[in-house]
Amino acid sequence: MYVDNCAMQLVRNPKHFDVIITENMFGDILTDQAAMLTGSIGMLPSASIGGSVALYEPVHGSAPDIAGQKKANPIATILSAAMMLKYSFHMPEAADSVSQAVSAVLEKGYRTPDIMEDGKTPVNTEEMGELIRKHIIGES
Ligand SMILES: NC(=O)C1=CN([C@@H]2O[C@H](COP(=O)(O)OP(=O)(O)OC[C@H]3O[C@@H](n4cnc5c(N)ncnc54)[C@H](O)[C@@H]3O)[C@@H](O)[C@H]2O)C=CC1
Ligand SMILES: CC(C)CC(=O)C(=O)O
Repeated sequence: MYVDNCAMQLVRNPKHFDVIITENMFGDILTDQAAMLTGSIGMLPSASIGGSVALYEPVHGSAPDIAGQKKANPIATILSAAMMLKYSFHMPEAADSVSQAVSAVLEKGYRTPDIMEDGKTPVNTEEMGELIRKHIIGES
């Protein structure tokens, strides 16, 4: 499939896709587009795995437009660490506890600005991280 058609089909019928194999530049563009289909690029972890070395990072960049405003969603970074625990350190239970903490905090209605909806509780970057940390260590 050509990338222009892929960009259109991603919006028209995202469930048509499971794995997309592509080269670097088109993949970079399509992942940002796909991120918004899920709600926010601040929610998406990533892993680059191959050979003996793996790299785990959020899909997003340094978000300079919101630097210092405590608006950045830390969940993509936290879930990247969960992937590292699972795939590099072979600690699936630790990985699950991180992922479950993220789900639990979201289920309780806490939201950073990028995923805020009516009726939910707004929190900043630090507060979201702290809520997740407390859930992991059983303090909430
Ligand atoms: N994986 C990587 O290493 C990446 C690095 N970059 C680098 O980051 C810098 C900024 O690039 P941009 O094009 O601005 O992309 P970016 O991903 O940093 O930001 C794009 C948009 O998404 C928002 N955003 C990003 N992360 C967010 C988060 N955690 N919570 C809420 N909103 C978030 C930003 O506020 C901005 O509006 C550049 O130096 C670029 O090269 C960009 C993308 C990926
Ligand atoms: C320098 C950029 C191409 C980085 C980027 O957008 C990415 O890694 O997703």
